[in-house]
Amino acid sequence: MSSPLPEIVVVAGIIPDGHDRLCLSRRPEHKHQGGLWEFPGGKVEPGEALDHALARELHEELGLDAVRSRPFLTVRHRYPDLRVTLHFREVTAFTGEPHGREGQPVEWVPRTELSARAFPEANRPVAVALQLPPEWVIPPEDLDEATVIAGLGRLDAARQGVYLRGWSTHPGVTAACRERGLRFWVRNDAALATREGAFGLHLNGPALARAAEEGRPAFDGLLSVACHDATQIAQAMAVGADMATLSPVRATPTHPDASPLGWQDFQELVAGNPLVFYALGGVGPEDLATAREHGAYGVAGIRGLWPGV
Ligand SMILES: Nc1nc2c([nH]c(=O)n2[C@@H]2O[C@H](COP(=O)(O)OP(=O)(O)OP(=O)(O)O)[C@@H](O)[C@H]2O)c(=O)[nH]1
Repeated sequence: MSSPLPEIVVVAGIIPDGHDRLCLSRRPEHKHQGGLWEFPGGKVEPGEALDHALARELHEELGLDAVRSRPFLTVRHRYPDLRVTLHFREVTAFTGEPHGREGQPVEWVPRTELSARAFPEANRPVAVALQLPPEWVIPPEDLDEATVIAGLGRLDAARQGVYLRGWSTHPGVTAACRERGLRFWVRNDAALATREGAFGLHLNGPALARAAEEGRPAFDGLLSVACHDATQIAQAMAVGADMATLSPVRATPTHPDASPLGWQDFQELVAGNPLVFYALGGVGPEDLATAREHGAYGVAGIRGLWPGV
């Protein structure tokens, strides 16, 4: 019988410079995943807190002192020779100018150029998350079109994306998203999403089940799916989804019959799946830190996120 794969826990820093660039370093050729670009970091020592481990690694490798960091995304990945749990943390305050103290190349890379760099396979969900807003706003469907368009005008395009749901088929609403530079997702219809220049296509439960039978819809942007349980998460992986909503975290008036997951079950369901998850159902921007602690990248919702409801 073969011996079990070695398992390591790693912490890595997403370090922005305030000019939309991130700090990357290149792994030495002789190391695991050698020659590829990485977010600087290294192994967590037994019993060590993640923020402490990150500060220690960044000091050792880059001469950079991380003053504050917060959870960004956790990824579990199985390489042929190694199992790794990677805790990516966003460094929100630091001192010092990073340089390769171990001789490794270190660069500030514009976010828009990240896709041109080769990263280890485990980093795929991070590459997706870095394109995504932390808040995913769903306009209410009981408003008139003019009110929805006015509400879209109050969103912050850097922080908020829009899932148009029932508004997907309203050209005035999609045009307003484009004019305001908002990343928007269209419901179920790949051809419509392509025509409208949507950032993403979102499949609801029945459309996800269909895609699981028929294959990934023909759409070049991000594929998002709605999940409520482990079966749908497995379907999401099978269709090659990039992101997923998982709901309901809490009880909501929109779906009064659904029983809430709570943060504990949410965390257990998302753990180990290489998808970017949004917590949906009774949550708002004030829950973002809790959502990240439980494995979500962002928060999604109607009432908790729409401006002016
Ligand atoms: N730091 C970092 N490691 C990553 C990333 N992506 C990824 O798959 N890894 C993997 O996580 C592991 C990091 O461990 P490491 O060996 O660099 O840790 P370390 O700095 O303590 O190295 P050492 O103690 O072996 O010198 C490697 O297997 C590496 O391939 C990433 O973005 N950043």
